Amino acid sequence: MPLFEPGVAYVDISSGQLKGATSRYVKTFRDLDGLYEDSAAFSSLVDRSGDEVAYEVTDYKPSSNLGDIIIGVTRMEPGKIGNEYYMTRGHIHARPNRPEMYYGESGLGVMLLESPDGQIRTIEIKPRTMCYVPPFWIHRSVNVGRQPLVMTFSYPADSGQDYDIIAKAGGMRSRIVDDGKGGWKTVENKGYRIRPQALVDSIMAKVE
Ligand SMILES: O=P(O)(O)OC[C@H]1O[C@](O)(CO)[C@@H](O)[C@@H]1O
Ligand SMILES: [Fe+2]
Repeated sequence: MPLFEPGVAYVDISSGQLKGATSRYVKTFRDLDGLYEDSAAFSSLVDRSGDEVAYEVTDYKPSSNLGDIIIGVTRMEPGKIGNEYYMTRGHIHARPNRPEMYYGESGLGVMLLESPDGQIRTIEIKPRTMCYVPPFWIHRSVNVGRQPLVMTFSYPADSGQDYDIIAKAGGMRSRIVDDGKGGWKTVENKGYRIRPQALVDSIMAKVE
């Protein structure tokens, strides 16, 4: 096995970027079609600012080898579509038994987690909060604050991302919305379809 060189990168909180990243991707509002309940509010946002960046991921990926890790930074704009806070697409890892760690750098976020059988958990993430996303949980980050949400993350390099699991269920089971007092609350996603038990069993059996 050849030796890799140690790596270094810098978390620039004001830009919300990892300086020294090896890869970067952005999602514009236009890319997030179908995520939000209020489709009229979504369309009017896309008409006004569809090409603006909703969130950005910069990361350092030494390899995609088993046993290696990816480290990076996510930055998400603050705001709402209707009464629903801005969020990432969300995914389960393609190798679903891979976990993840998120660390709050600035702003106020919520990690919304859903198990394949439809249990929901939420973890509020403030600066210096370290959040453990266990294996097999679908996860999405939500910016519930008034400032950009910046989080550092790390996860196994061979995890991969599966976005279909959310799309096929009609979204995640809960939505994170304004509680009317400047905070947040979870509400039921009316379009959600619970996964058949056979599908849940097949996901839970994927251990490699
Ligand atoms: O993949 P999504 O749902 O667009 O969200 C991005 C986040 O998830 C990750 O892919 C990690 O699993 C990070 O790159 C980033 O924090
Ligand atoms: Fe992930």
